[in-house]
Amino acid sequence: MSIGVIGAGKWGSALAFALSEKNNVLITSRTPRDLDNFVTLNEILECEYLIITVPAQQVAAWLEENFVFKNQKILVASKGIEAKTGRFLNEIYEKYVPNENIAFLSGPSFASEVMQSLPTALVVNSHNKGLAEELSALFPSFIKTYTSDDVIGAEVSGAYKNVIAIAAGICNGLKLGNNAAAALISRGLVEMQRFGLSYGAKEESFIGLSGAGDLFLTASSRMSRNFRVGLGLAKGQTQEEILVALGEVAEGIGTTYALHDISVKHDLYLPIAREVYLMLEGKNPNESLKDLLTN
Ligand SMILES: NC(=O)C1=CN([C@@H]2O[C@H](COP(=O)(O)OP(=O)(O)OC[C@H]3O[C@@H](n4cnc5c(N)ncnc54)[C@H](OP(=O)(O)O)[C@@H]3O)[C@@H](O)[C@H]2O)C=CC1
Ligand SMILES: O=C(CO)COP(=O)(O)O
Repeated sequence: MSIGVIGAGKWGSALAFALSEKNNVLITSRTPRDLDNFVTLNEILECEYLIITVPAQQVAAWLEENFVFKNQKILVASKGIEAKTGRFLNEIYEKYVPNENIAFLSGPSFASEVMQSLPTALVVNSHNKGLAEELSALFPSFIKTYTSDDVIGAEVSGAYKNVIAIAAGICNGLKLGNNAAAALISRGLVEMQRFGLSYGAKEESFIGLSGAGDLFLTASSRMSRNFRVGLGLAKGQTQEEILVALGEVAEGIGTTYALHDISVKHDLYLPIAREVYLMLEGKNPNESLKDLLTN
């Protein structure tokens, strides 16, 4: 069984490590790495299974320039909504991969904990039930897998929780307390569920691993890059300063811009996403959190 992982950043490396317990795993990335199983993209494209971790804001260009469909079975492990167009990942991929060959990974999963083989639970989401089951069987024993056909619910959850995590990081950085954080996170869950339902997502995805599970993880820990973006904003740092210090992807930023455009276009009420957008554009975080948390 050959699995090819695309993207040797934090998540691609952790998934390659985890999947190698039961399978032969190869990996490739834009920037070459000195790893025994590192191969060229052409070799990866010959694998039966592909795990793709290219970030949401870059993946459309990456697919256009690099991807060749050879009937591979694909698991998309990135989380985010494209800022330029407001497209979900499944909409970006549909031009390149038929529905029956693609699945989307969701659930609470810090790469660094997967790298230590700590117990983790994930959901494989696909319109093709057989594919979801086949892909979930590839995971090692320390990762408990579930399957679902709610692709849009998984996508909205995985993308939106990063935006709420930025807000939670700001709340923490401003030392507004545990009550405020719980209020923000639970209102965030309601907001992302309302948004998802308007796209046809299933309610159950938001109270399960993909929604509440990933939101609670990301919005309550400094291990989250998006939470740390919030800490930086609370300190008055600019987006550029925060991203340089982070040195890794924080999908919540692009997703916030996507949600802002979608909410304007479709006249949607997304209060937390709106305040995160305004803070990224320079609004004082104290003012934003006051507007969100007080009468
Ligand atoms: N880290 C985590 O705990 C989790 C991350 N995710 C999601 O996985 C995705 C990747 O995150 P993560 O690996 O952590 O991020 P990192 O910042 O660690 O790595 C980014 C990865 O994206 C690649 N990349 C960046 N820009 C391009 C581009 N223009 N073309 C091709 N490849 C590019 C990088 O390649 P290179 O380094 O070779 O240049 C690298 O492999 C994100 O959507 C994230 O939300 C999901 C669950 C958990
Ligand atoms: O998606 C994640 C955990 O499930 C990772 O979150 P961050 O990108 O905020 O670190």
